Amino acid sequence: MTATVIDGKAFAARVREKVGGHVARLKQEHGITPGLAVVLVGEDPASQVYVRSKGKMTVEVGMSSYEHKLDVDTAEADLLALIDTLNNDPAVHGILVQLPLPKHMNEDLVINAIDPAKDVDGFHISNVGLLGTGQKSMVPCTPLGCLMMLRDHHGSLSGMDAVVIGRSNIVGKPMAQLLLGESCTVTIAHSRTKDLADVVRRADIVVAAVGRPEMVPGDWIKEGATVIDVGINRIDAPEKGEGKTRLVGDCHYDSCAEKAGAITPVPGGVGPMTIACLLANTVTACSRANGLPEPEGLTV
Ligand SMILES: NC(=O)C1=CN([C@@H]2O[C@H](COP(=O)(O)OP(=O)(O)OC[C@H]3O[C@@H](n4cnc5c(N)ncnc54)[C@H](OP(=O)(O)O)[C@@H]3O)[C@@H](O)[C@H]2O)C=CC1
Ligand SMILES: Nc1nc(=O)c2c([nH]1)NC[C@@H]1CN(c3ccc(C(=O)N[C@@H](CCC(=O)O)C(=O)O)cc3)C=[N+]21
Repeated sequence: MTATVIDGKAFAARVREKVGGHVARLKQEHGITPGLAVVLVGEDPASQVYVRSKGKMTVEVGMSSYEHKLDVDTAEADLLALIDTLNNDPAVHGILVQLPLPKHMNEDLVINAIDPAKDVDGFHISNVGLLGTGQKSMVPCTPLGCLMMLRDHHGSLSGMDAVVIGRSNIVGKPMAQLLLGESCTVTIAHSRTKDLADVVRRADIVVAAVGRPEMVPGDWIKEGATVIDVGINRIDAPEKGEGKTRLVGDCHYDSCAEKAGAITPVPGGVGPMTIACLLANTVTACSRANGLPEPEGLTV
């Protein structure tokens, strides 16, 4: 079987179009402009690129973008003070603190300082608890994007065997919660999993979120399974010239595409959907904050 390629880039463009429509309505009918604040501590080049593209897309859909770049040596107390200011700023409906933070900061403390209603990443413990108990919450952007693509491709996921490789708080665990909510039979695999190949071979849906370039070979994929590759790994690409690099996922694309029924590419798969879902969450947060009906089709 040759897999259908799930075009995350095109899907994300459609999500952003929907978001833009809701933003226009909020402005015209209610005089409200949704605002997203992104906080970056330090100067990691990859994070800077990511923050810039988020800012650009935020403005493109008609929202206000507030970027806060703090020095890598910033004291934790100063970051907490900024979060407090953003929590109390009525023009800001969403707050994202780019992770990872420098070593001298306590990530849990910082994330839990964000007003849960403005926590568009869905990482605050109260949002994690709401998601885990099936209550309305802010859903983490990357798993939300993955679920949107899965639902679009399959319709119902009920009864499917899903394997999530990776158990991080930002991707693996919330992804597993969402799939459980869709009535999949969910297995979460991680670095201590025995016989990962056998575990993955059972899966109708494989979500790989590991951070190891091309670690999942096609040989592990059940014929016709759907492969969602969350991994974003930059590797050397001497074939493109000296010092050049390229992005690859956690799955070996060519061999997995031969076995899978559907697959997301890297780049152009989950990544663009993550940013689109961040914008979607910001509109959702803005609507909720103003007691307005939630935009349809932008959350689960
Ligand atoms: N597309 C997007 O929008 C996003 C992409 N990413 C990408 O997704 C990937 C994962 O990110 P993140 O969840 O933050 O990463 P983490 O490093 O936080 O988690 C990685 C997980 O993979 C598991 N793991 C490590 N090695 C193995 C192995 N050999 N076999 C099985 N499991 C293993 C770890 O297990 P253990 O817990 O036992 O250590 C851990 O649970 C990265 O490539 C990242 O860049 C991340 C966020 C958004
Ligand atoms: N608080 C927080 N929330 C996050 O959601 C968060 C974070 N911190 N820290 C870093 C990771 C990583 N992440 C990506 C999102 C989109 C792309 C993306 O759009 N990638 C493009 C390629 C971009 C390129 O070419 O470099 C693609 O896959 O097509 C990548 C990575 C969000 N993260």
